[in-house]
Amino acid sequence: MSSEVMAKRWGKPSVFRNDRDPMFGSGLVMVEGNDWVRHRHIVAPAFNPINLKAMASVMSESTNEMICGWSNQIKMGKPQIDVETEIITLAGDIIARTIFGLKDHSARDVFHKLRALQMTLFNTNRYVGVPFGKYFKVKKTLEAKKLGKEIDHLLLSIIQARKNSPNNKDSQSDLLGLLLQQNNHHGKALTMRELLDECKTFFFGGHETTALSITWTLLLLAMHQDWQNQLRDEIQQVLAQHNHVIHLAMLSGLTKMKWVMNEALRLYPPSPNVQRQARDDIQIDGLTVPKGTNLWIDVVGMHHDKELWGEDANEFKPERFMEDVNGGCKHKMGYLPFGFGGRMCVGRNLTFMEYKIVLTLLLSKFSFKLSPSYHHSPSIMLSLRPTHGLPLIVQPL
Ligand code: HEM
Repeated sequence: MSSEVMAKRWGKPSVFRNDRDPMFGSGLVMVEGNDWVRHRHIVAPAFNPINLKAMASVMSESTNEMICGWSNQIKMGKPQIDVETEIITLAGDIIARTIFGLKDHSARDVFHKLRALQMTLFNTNRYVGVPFGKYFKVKKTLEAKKLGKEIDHLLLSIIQARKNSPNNKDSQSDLLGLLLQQNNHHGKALTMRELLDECKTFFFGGHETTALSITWTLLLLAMHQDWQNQLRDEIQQVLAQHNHVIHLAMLSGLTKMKWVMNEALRLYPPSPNVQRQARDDIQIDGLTVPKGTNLWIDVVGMHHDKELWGEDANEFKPERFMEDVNGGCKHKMGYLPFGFGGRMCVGRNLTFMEYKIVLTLLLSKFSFKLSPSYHHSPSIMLSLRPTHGLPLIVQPL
């Protein structure tokens, strides 16, 4: 079945589209039908591993800057680090640099405003989908609109500057450059507004989820020193085979790290649910899902279901992924950290690369232990995150 037909059968619930408009606008996550097909054709090639290759050095540079900061802090006798905050800031820097190619921290302003927008939109009990619900929380709704406009303004000036200097030699090696290039060759190019919304979607979708996958992994490794050591050994071996240079071929040799990543994404999926809306009456196993029905797929629940995973469903066992990319799950749709079908996450190659680079550098420098002040309380604020951060005791090797 063509992607065009598939896109028509299942869509994204409109109730979220309205609610999340200040954050994603008409970006790929939200668009529908033939518009989605057009956006996806333009956006997807930018995330091809060959195109992402050039971003490895940016990721290593930003991570090394963070490592320097941690080393200084440890030298001053403060080995406890709130790893969640640090990794989210790092991922924000990395995504700003991979989208816009910016070498400095000038996109941090966008980053801070996006975080504020997220707090405004998801930190309170709201009335999503309730008719006139936005009038019950007028102050929050207006605040979100204002922040959305400020972010648009900042992004617009960055994109305009890039459009006006297309010969910039770095412009082919960042996401915006690749997007503009692809857009120029497409019969139905994205408008300025749509380009802006794509950047906003990459910015938000691209930093928080990746950061959380690394954060939850560090928690799991701090609790499972055996796996921390196994990964460190693997990193040393693979780096030695590649003259201690981090590049795509080197990263693909990190097999155990891939199992650990899959297992962390199973236990703590940063996107804890996936939504769909039936565009037509759809038949599934003799059951009719009426047109307009919203489906809310509880990914966290599915990933912990003992009927699908066995009695050890709640245990950290990366070896489940040794021989099966689905981790031995009894149902082929039971493991969905990146969603499914044509709308599956477009940025997952970028995440794989960033995850492996950051962990390679961190595990080569430090060991991690859980701090006694850590309080385990995962909560959902659009993403699945540790409510009280992740304080770890970090020691140089
Ligand atoms: C651990 C990291 C990530 C996780 C867990 C994740 C998860 C997801 C999920 C669950 C979806 C919805 C899929 C569906 O509805 O079936 C999605 C879609 C999407 N993600 Fe990601 N994502 C990650 C990283 C990224 C990155 C790095 C980017 C971009 C820089 C990105 C951009 C997008 C976009 C644009 C879509 C919409 C795709 C479409 O509707 O066609 N994501 N992601």
